[in-house]
Amino acid sequence: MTQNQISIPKNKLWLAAIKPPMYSVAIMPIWVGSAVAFAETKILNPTIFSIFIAAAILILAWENISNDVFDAETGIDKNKHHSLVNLTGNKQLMFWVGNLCLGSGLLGIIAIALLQQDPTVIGIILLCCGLGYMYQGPPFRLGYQGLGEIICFFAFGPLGMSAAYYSQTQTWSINNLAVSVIVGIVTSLVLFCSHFHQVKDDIAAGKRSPIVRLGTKTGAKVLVWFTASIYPFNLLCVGLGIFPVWTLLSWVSLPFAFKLCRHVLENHNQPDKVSNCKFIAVAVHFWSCLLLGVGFMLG
Ligand SMILES: C/C(=C\COP(=O)(O)OP(=O)(O)O)CCC[C@H](C)CCC[C@H](C)CCCC(C)C
Ligand SMILES: O=C(O)C1=CC(=O)c2ccccc2C1=O
Repeated sequence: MTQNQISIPKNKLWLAAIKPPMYSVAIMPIWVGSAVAFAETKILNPTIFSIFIAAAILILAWENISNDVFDAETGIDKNKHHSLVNLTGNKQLMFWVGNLCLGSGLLGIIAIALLQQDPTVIGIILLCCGLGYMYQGPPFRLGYQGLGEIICFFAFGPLGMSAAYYSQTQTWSINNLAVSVIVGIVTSLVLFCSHFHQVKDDIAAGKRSPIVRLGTKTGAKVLVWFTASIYPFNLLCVGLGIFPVWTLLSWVSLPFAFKLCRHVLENHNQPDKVSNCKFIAVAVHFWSCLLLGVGFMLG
């Protein structure tokens, strides 16, 4: 056991390993996609909505558990005391717990397909899971090439939200795709922020994350541009009549966006200080997506 592990209580390490706040990332595409469907059809199936939320949480749990399993194989997590594999010392067990989560999540998706008598949602979610596997699993490990944010954008944006919209309406919507650009960007921002404090470990393990590629200073500037982009895009869509005016409620997340950008611009090259920026990004994601959905519900 290292010095660091002795100083951090086990329960804190377990909380950091399970990362409860991160699960809002799974919930929001379903919430916003279903809200857009409600805005357009005035119908919301609460059973399908609830099953989809539970399934998305289970699928994201698989993604995170298997991330620790696959990262244990490359050695990139050797200093990550809150890795589930390091905490339990049992990689095989974690592999199967992850698969159990995936299986249970997919059962939920199958239940939705049976309720709809239509397999489309299964196809889209299998595609998302395939992308999730390619992000971290052998032989692909696309996250190690810096492609995680692109995968994240499509899985939680256009694909995840189309699946949510389709699960309510059994059809597609261009407006929903426009909204998915915002959800996709804010979700990718969370992943982008998670790399700032890990540059040293990532380089040592051969992972070329976007922050390793760009450097922390340019990375901080890129973060500001992408964070800032969602607000004028929202305004533009309201101006064009694509989004209801109530979706401007999403601008309430602006103070978190300012906090995130200021914090990263000031601390981008100080791992200890910047390490919490991922959770500020989760707050931006949570409030912007929650209120976007509320805006569609009211609109
Ligand atoms: C596990 C993820 C990020 C952590 O990556 P990293 O190795 O850098 O982290 P640590 O430093 O903590 O080890 C998440 C990655 C997300 C991935 C790009 C896309 C996942 C797709 C999901 C499976 C799709 C779920 C869709 C939902 C709507 C049902
Ligand atoms: O642990 C993490 O860093 C992340 C976990 C996770 O599930 C997720 C999902 C979507 C975007 C980013 C992230 C993470 O950064």
